[in-house]
Amino acid sequence: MKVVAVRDYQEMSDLAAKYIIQQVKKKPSSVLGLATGSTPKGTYQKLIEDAEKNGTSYAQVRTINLDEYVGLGQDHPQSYRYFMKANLFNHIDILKKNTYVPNGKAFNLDEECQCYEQLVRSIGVDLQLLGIGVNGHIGFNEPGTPFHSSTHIVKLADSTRKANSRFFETVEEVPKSAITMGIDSILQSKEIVLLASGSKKADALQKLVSGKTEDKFPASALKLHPNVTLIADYEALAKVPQVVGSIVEGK
Ligand SMILES: N[C@@H]1[C@@H](O)[C@H](O)[C@@H](COP(=O)(O)O)O[C@@H]1O
Repeated sequence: MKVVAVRDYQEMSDLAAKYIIQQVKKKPSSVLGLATGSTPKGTYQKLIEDAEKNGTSYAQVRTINLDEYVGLGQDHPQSYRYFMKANLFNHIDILKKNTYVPNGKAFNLDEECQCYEQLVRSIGVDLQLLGIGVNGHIGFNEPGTPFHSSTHIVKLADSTRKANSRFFETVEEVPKSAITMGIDSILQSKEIVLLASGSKKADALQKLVSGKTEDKFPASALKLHPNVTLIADYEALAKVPQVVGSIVEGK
């Protein structure tokens, strides 16, 4: 795993956007794997600014998102489909029909998982953007999820519901389950860019860099992939001294 240390959230967002823009310029019909949460918001903002300023086009791009809450439809402000529309899709020239997010309101959730997995495998993600949960989850793959997992329904950990309750009125409103691409689904991507910012991610990055590769810590599966770049700021890397010592500056 290549580690790129940057000063702060802004630099992380700038650099992640550069990776994506470069990918789209190199291959206009790229398939981008996208994530939600606070971490990639700044990256999406940079993509919007770049599209406005430099005319980068997403007309041929397809996107596939990692996950969605079970029970939240696309008009629910906390659904991930809504998030993607509000933070990216509505502001660039991507065609809505080329954007995929699991349907959290599917009548048959098992069928939805199977179809989504088929989509992931047939579409072939070129570049996957990822965030990391405080407990090391990627997508919504909670600790204990097998590395060979494909798209599935997951019961959310209490810590995840608590962490995500900042977006809801109360923790009770946070859905109890979600559909997520599995760890193996994520590892199918040709390239992965993992983002982390802020001191609350410091323990997770310490475990990622220095800990074992085991399903107790889902993000450790990324060490099995040949092309992963971690872009993290100093606060997030505070407990990874050996990496901070060999910093590759983002700018
Ligand atoms: N399902 C998402 C993850 O994809 C995300 O990486 C994580 C971290 O969120 P944040 O970026 O807000 O810290 O939270 C959620 O649970």
